[in-house]
Amino acid sequence: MTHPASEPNPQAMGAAAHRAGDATSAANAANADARAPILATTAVTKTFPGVKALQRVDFRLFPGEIHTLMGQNGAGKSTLINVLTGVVAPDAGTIRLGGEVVAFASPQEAEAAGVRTLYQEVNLCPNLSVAENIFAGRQPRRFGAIDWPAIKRRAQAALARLDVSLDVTRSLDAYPIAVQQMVAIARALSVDARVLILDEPTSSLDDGEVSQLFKILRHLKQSGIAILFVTHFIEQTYAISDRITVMRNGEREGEYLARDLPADQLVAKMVGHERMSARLREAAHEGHVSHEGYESQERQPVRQQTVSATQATEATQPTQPTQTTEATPPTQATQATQATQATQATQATQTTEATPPTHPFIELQGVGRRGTLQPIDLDLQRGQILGLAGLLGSGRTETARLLFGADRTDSGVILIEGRAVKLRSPRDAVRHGIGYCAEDRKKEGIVAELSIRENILLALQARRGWWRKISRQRARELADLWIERLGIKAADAEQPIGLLSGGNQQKALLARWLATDPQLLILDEPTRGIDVAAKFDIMDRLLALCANGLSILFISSEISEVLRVSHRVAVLRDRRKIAEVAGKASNEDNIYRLIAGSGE
Ligand SMILES: Nc1ncnc2c1ncn2[C@@H]1O[C@H](COP(=O)(O)OP(=O)(O)OP(=O)(O)O)[C@@H](O)[C@H]1O
Repeated sequence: MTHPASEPNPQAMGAAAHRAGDATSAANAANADARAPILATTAVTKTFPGVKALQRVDFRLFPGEIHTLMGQNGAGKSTLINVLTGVVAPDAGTIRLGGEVVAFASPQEAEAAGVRTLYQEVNLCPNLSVAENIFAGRQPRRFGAIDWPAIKRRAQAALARLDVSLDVTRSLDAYPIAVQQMVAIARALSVDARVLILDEPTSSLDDGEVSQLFKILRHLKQSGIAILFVTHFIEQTYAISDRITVMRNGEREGEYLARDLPADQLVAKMVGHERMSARLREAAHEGHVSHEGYESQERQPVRQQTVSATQATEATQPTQPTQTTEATPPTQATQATQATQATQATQATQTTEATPPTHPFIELQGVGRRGTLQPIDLDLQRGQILGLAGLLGSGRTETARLLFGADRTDSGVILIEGRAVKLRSPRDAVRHGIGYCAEDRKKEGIVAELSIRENILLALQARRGWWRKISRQRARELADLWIERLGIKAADAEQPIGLLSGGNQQKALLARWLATDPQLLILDEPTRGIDVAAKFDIMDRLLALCANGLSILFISSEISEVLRVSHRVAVLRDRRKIAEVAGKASNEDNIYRLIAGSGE
């Protein structure tokens, strides 16, 4: 996510991390060590079968500070939060709240003690009113009956505390997700909260909404509330944090004042110096690590960077000539050839950005669906990434769903390799070599009760037909291959996928589609929840696949990310395509102008 203009320049992160207006609270945070932490753990340990999720973790959170928990996928961040909030019990170690040893048996107990948590997905009732949501389960009563005027008044007051004014009698789902989040915060704070924990609260918010949330958090910390924040966005970490705790492999790597920890060092600590890829190390060394971890100061798109032969070899994966062939590990010889091809192709892209595309894999001509998407022309070239930029609700996901046959079109023609086709269902799309990594991994992606292996093999098996079962041994080999390739942190391929950390589930979803050796991969927010180093790695792998002919439709609400990876960018607004940009025109300012309707 790009950073709101009003926030500090992330390139100057570290020493200049604090805004002038925050000087007092920064000083407070720096002096915090002299005070007692409001919430602390000592040697907290939690083991799941085969995984040491937390190993003797010491953690401290001070009143009136914003403290960010950082770490790669599977590092133990959510587990630490779950331990702090009574969701899981630690195997060993102590938790103290306000100096007293506590052992919360449930989140309700933690809440009653003033430790309030806001999860990634807003956990409210969409069909109840805002006021009912804020007071659900603890409505003020008068003479035994629910006191509605009081509920309304107190809900308004709770929101006013956050500088939000809403019609509290309207149902929650009448408001956008960002507002719903404010309501969730108001609910969390409507009882005495001493600690507010936010687990990746910004992943569905746009820049303006992030700014608004941060304003509220700063306001809350001034009132002495301790805030624990979890995010993968480095830029946001520096915009909001006084203190950072870095987790690595279930251990606390260290605790730092944000202003003393430059971003490149933060990434090195998360990843472990020894495990940093060559490019990440270089970017970190040169101080170019930004919120995606690998951005050069000139915002050079990845597509314009040259992939070295070694990097391409690492990143390249096999593409087989026919769709039905399963992905197998490449031989050294094929790897070398692919590496050369990848290098050549990437270098070619660098110098021939303006070269007209030669071979579309798929073309949409006037394709639309009433009420969902205005007729759109779009083509995806072989070996290219087409980015879709637009705000939430602009038609990005709708376009993806039409391309994948998840929704039926009611106008226009779809051509694959020049021949008109009908994509009536996802099954049709898969048959034509199209894969779709959906935005909402819980609803449309993972099947929580199935194993990681079964989840990875799902699309491939569906394409082969369920009657032609992939042998168990082959399935294991393939699953192990993809687990290793994408660095999925799991004890075993047979674990239920629901037990993986969020970022690792996302990687498994990507593996599901890569295992089908697709011709076109639709990626809807593919890096949401994925840590900075893994993002870097995944994008490299996708680029190498593109060099071998894969087409990608890349959707992300982070415009900077779309720009970095895409050869061309189609801009959507109000469910129609309003522009397509490439080359010099594809810069962030221009795209924001187009989205805002002032650049056409
Ligand atoms: N209930 C569980 N059963 C088994 N393993 C679990 C369970 N919960 C977490 N784990 C494992 O513990 C490790 C730490 O997971 P955790 O969710 O705390 O990581 P995280 O740092 O929050 O990752 P992410 O950034 O991907 O959300 C992971 O290997 C995960 O698979």
